[in-house]
Amino acid sequence: METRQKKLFFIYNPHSGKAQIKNKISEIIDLFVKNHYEVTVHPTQEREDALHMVEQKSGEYDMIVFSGGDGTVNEVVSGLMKTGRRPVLGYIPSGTVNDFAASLHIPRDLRKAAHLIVEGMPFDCDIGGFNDKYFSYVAAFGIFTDVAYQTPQHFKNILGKTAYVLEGAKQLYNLKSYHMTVCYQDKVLEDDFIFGLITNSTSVGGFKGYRGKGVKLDDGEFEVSLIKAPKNPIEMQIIISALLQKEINQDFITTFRASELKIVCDEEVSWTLDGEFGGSYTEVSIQNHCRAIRIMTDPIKMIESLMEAESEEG
Ligand SMILES: Nc1ncnc2c1ncn2[C@@H]1O[C@H](COP(=O)(O)OP(=O)(O)OP(=O)(O)O)[C@@H](O)[C@H]1O
Repeated sequence: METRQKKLFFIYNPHSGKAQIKNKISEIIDLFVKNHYEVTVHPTQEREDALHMVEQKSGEYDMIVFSGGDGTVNEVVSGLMKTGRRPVLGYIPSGTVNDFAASLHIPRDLRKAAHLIVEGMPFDCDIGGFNDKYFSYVAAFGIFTDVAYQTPQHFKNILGKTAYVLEGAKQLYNLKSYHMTVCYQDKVLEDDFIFGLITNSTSVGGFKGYRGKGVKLDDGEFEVSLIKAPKNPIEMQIIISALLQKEINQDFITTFRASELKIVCDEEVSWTLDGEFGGSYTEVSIQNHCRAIRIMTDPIKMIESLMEAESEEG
């Protein structure tokens, strides 16, 4: 009996990163065909093309392989989240940042990443819902996030870099803060914050001594860090030192885990989602869609990082 050939949709951003993917397309398609896939290829034509293509076409395919940077990841994941049928994903990172790939141990080498798609194992990954949008690994507001989506930075050191930005801003009379009410579980926090980070990523810097530092990508929870507004230069210095040493100072830095949270502010706050501008809002509802997508990863590396996370949690 003849078995149906599996259908693979390959979508890539030809401009992402240094556009190296263009030189490897033929080799990558050949690999998929040799592994018995019928391949349809689509180079993205404009912003949000990946989002709409995935939303419209995902029902027709057994696998969606995509290549690009974190912006393309966000579009593919957002398109997929809007559909009922979600085929397994394969990712070939070709952007300048690729934090999502780092969290999932997907190699930066294009050829190795393509091999992982046909030889790896699917992993069920959490996805963040943010009002009517989605994020794959980070939503952030406040000081530094404006810089983050203008200049590619590795989020791994985001808290350390925030410290340097604060150091630079120390002399400024007015450090922008937001008066916010943050609701999660049965708790309500009301305070002035200068920075907030909601992550689903092992690639974002954690704090030493933060119980449950080990981050899992499929536990249905986000890691939330909020930095309060300093009232004077001494408080500013305490925050900078805490960030540089990655030690939590409970008076100024709040960290917790949550599967859902709501943040209300008396003015519009600009957010970044996966390192790109995500819009400005007075109210945001954020929820964790546990294990919402399946993506091909390296099973051994995923088990190693799970064990590491569990031993850190002790
Ligand atoms: N043909 C195209 N023309 C213009 N913009 C495009 C095109 N295809 C994709 N884009 C947009 O380019 C943006 C950036 O893409 P992507 O994240 O893939 O690459 P990058 O910016 O090089 O990588 P990184 O986000 O890791 O820095 C995305 O928002 C995407 O929608």
